[in-house]
Amino acid sequence: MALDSHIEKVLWTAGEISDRVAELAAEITSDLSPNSPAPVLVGVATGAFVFLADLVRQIKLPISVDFIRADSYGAGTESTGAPRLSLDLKLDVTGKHVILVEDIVDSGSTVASLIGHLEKKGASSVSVCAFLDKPARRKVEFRVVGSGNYCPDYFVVGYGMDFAEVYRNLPYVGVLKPEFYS
Ligand SMILES: O=P(O)(O)OC[C@H]1O[C@H](OP(=O)(O)OP(=O)(O)O)[C@H](O)[C@@H]1O
Ligand code: HPA
Ligand SMILES: [Mg+2]
Repeated sequence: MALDSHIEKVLWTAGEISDRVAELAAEITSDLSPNSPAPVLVGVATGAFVFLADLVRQIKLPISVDFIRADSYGAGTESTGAPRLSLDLKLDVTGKHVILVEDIVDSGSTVASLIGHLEKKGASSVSVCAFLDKPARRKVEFRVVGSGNYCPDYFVVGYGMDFAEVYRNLPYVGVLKPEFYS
């Protein structure tokens, strides 16, 4: 059965996503000073891989890219509340400005724990650029800076986001038909 037929509704089309990503990249570019050291954009694997790839190609100043991985959803739709760091940075971020790139901030536990981790590693500052922000589910108080879009209280898939490791390759963000959330 074709992947599209699993989707109940589309919340952001590929076109809407690409317009918003261009705006976010322009904001990041204008916030950076051309004379300061290149910031490190750290994508939170796996979910951020598509957004990170789109975002970095629209930033018009020197930057570095790295990945970190924290998992807390497994095959379900609820956070365990205790993200497990399973891949650390390759780059040394001591004294660097880090921009943590997330597909979605939901309970807030992933970014909260990663900000602490990056600060301990010596980053001079850490900001967060998330494509989606779902404040209805927030458990760890955290204000998303540079947030792409307000996400209503659905478990969404596509544009890097999965349910049980499937649907990341959808070029849009949507909600599954109920029979596929099991
Ligand atoms: O705000 P939170 O409640 O912490 O949720 C957000 C995090 O959850 C997802 O990752 P997940 O742990 O599912 O791993 P994945 O990126 O490999 O899908 C998503 O990619 C974010 O990193
Ligand atoms: O709504 C979501 N979809 C996919 N992954 C997620 N991780 C946290 N929230 C979500
Ligand atoms: Mg996930």
